[in-house]
Amino acid sequence: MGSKLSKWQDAQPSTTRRTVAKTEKEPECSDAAMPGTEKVPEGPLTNKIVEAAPAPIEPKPQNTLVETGFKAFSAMGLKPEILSGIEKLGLSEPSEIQQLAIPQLVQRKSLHIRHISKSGKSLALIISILQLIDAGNPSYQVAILVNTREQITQLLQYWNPVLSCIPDVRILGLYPNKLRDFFKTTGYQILLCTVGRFQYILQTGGLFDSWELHDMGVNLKDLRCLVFDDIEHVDMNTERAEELVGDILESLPADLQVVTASAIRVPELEKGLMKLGNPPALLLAGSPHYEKCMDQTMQVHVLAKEFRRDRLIKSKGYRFGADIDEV
Ligand SMILES: Nc1ncnc2c1ncn2[C@@H]1O[C@H](COP(=O)(O)OP(=O)(O)OP(=O)(O)O)[C@@H](O)[C@H]1O
Repeated sequence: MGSKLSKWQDAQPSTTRRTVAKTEKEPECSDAAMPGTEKVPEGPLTNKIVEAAPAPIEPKPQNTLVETGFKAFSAMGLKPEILSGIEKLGLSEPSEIQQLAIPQLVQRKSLHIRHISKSGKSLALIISILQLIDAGNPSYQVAILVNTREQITQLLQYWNPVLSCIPDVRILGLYPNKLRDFFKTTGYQILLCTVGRFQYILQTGGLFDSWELHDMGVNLKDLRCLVFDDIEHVDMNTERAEELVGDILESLPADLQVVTASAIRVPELEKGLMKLGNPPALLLAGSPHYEKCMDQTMQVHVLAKEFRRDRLIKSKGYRFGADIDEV
């Protein structure tokens, strides 16, 4: 594992971040009249709609499970403190991916969550983690891995209203200069760090059973859940995606809940995830274009039509179902 791990970079520049944006195909123009076509009379450009939008493609059964969701956060069995944290954020209803993911995450299922950027994946992860944490046990129970230090800051600031709703749950955002302290620190239940930092910790501390630094206060033996948020940004090429799965995931205990979230499809990663002892289900919300990213290797969960969202109230950047053109 060692030599491969050294290849990892801690930070990915934010400019490499891939987002899936709505694109409209520009009509091709040519001065020369093509055989069999009529010449278009010259004149002012208009905003005329040329083609009607294609009809949405409905899910095909095959390896797809159509699930019902919860139309309200309050129906999900969440702790009252978490519900008030959600209220503080000003969110009234769960998004599609939140309806799909939260109920399964709180049952400690390993999942690969794939839905477009800004669909509410990160918040689904945070809510579920807070629900699962045993606040009375002051040792690391969840590790959240991100790709850049900036993401650590963003995550801590952005979701602070929810994170601070349960004061007994403490989250350590591990910046490089705090790494030394980390080995002496106790009392945190959530570890938030970059993929590279986590690999370093594994390298220097060994895996769970032979955790040499245990006596110094670090205790990863209670780690029950490993989360990779925005996993597509780790690296998009085949080698790195396979390396990720090979180096980290395959070396972890089989009963550890492994949750990955991605805005786009990384086929190599999905193949790698299937090699795990407890392969994750693939989650997708009700995008009309979801069929594009269906694969035959994973169980696909989709949301029944009546639970999909056209719009959400008080959204700060949430991308509506109607905006989904590419996945
Ligand atoms: N249930 C909701 N209702 C309204 N807005 C929401 C809801 N959940 C999340 N949002 C908003 O949507 C935006 C994106 O949320 P989040 O970061 O969780 O999405 P994401 O899918 O993880 O995005 P990315 O793929 O870019 O990481 C945030 O601004 C958040 O406030």
